[in-house]
Amino acid sequence: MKRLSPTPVEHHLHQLAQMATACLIEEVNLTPKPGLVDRRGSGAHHDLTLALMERSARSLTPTFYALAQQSWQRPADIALRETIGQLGREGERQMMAATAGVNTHRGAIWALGLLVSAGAMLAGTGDSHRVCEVAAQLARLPDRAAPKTFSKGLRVVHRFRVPGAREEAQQGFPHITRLALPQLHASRRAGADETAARIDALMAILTSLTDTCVLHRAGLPALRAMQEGARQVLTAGGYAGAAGRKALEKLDNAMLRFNASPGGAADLLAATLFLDRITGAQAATFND
Ligand SMILES: CC(C)(COP(=O)(O)OP(=O)(O)OC[C@H]1O[C@@H](n2cnc3c(N)ncnc32)[C@H](O[C@H]2O[C@H](COP(=O)(O)OP(=O)(O)OP(=O)(O)O)[C@@H](O)[C@H]2O)[C@@H]1O)[C@@H](O)C(=O)NCCC(=O)NCCS
Ligand SMILES: Nc1ncnc2[nH]cnc12
Repeated sequence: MKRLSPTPVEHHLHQLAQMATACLIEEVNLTPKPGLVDRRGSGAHHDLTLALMERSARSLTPTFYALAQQSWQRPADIALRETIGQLGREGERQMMAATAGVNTHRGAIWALGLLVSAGAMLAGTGDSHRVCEVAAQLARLPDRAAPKTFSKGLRVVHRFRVPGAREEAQQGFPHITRLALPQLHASRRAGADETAARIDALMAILTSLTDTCVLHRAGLPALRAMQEGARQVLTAGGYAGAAGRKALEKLDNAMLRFNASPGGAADLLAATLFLDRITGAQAATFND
C-alpha cells in the first residue's frame, strides 16, 4: 500500500519538536561556555557529559512533539495548562530514564516546552515577542496537578528573593526578548561568526539572570562574578575579538573556582536559538 505523506500540520508539529531538540544539542556543543558542559569537557559538573546531554536532548523529541500536538491552535486556558504540565512531567521522567537519574534538562523542558506549545497554539504565526507572550499566559495559569514539592530553585527564590525559572516564563522570557535575541542579531550584523554571536547572546543573558543553579551552589558572590564577568566580555567587544576571548577565559576560571555553572542561562540560550529559528530570522541549520 502506498504510504501517505504527512499532512502540513503533522509536518509542522515534527518540525517544532525536532527544532527544539536540535537547539538543545547546539547549545551543549557551543564552545567555550563558562562553567557549563561543552566540547572541552564537563565544566563545573561531575555527573554531566556532552554525550549524556545529547542523549537527554534526543529523549525529549517525543515530549516536544506531544506538546505541539496537544497545543495546536488551542487557546491558553486551564485545560491546556494542565495537559502541558502533565506532558512536561512525563518528559522529565523520560529524561531521567535516559540519563540514569541525572537532571540534565529540567529547566529546558520547562522553557522550551512552553515555547513549543506557544508556537503550536499560534500555528506558526507571530514573531518571537508574541510567542513569548503566549508562553507567559500559559505559565501564569494554575496547574492543579502540580506536586507541592520544594525544589532547589524554589528554595533559592525564597532565600534570595529573586526571580527564578517560573518567573522568567511568567514575565514572557525577558532575558530572551530584551537581551539574548537583540545581542545575537547585533553580533551577527557586526560580522561575528555564528559561534561568537551565540556566545555573545549567552553573555547577554548572564549579565542579568538570577540563575538559581549558580545561587544554589555558590551564592551571591558567584552570581555577581558571573554577571560582571559577562559584562566585561561584551564591553570588550564580544567573543569575536581577542579582548573578549580573554575576558571569557577569566569568567570561565571564576566559575570553575566557585564550582558554579549557569544551567538556567544555558536553557535560555537554547530557547533563544529555538525562537530565532521558528520566527525565521535564521532559516539555515547551524553546523559548526
Ligand atoms: C518551573 C520548573 C522549571 C521548576 O522550577 P523550580 O525553580 O521550582 O525547580 P528546579 O528543579 O530548581 O528547576 C529550575 C531549573 O530552571 C533552570 N533555571 C535556573 N534559574 C533560572 C532562571 N533564572 N531562569 C530560567 N531558568 C532557570 C535550571 O535548569 C538547568 O539547570 C539544571 C541543573 O540543575 P540542578 O540539578 O539543580 O543543578 P546542579 O548544580 O547540576 O546540581 P548538583 O550538582 O548541585 O546536584 C538543568 O536541568 C538545566 O535545565 C534550574 O535547575 C518546572 O520544572 C516545573 O514546574 N515543571 C512542571 C511541569 C510543567 O508544568 N511543565 C510545563 C511546560 S513543559
Ligand atoms: N551545557 C550545559 N551544561 C550544564 N548544564 C546545562 N543545562 C543545560 N545546558 C547545560
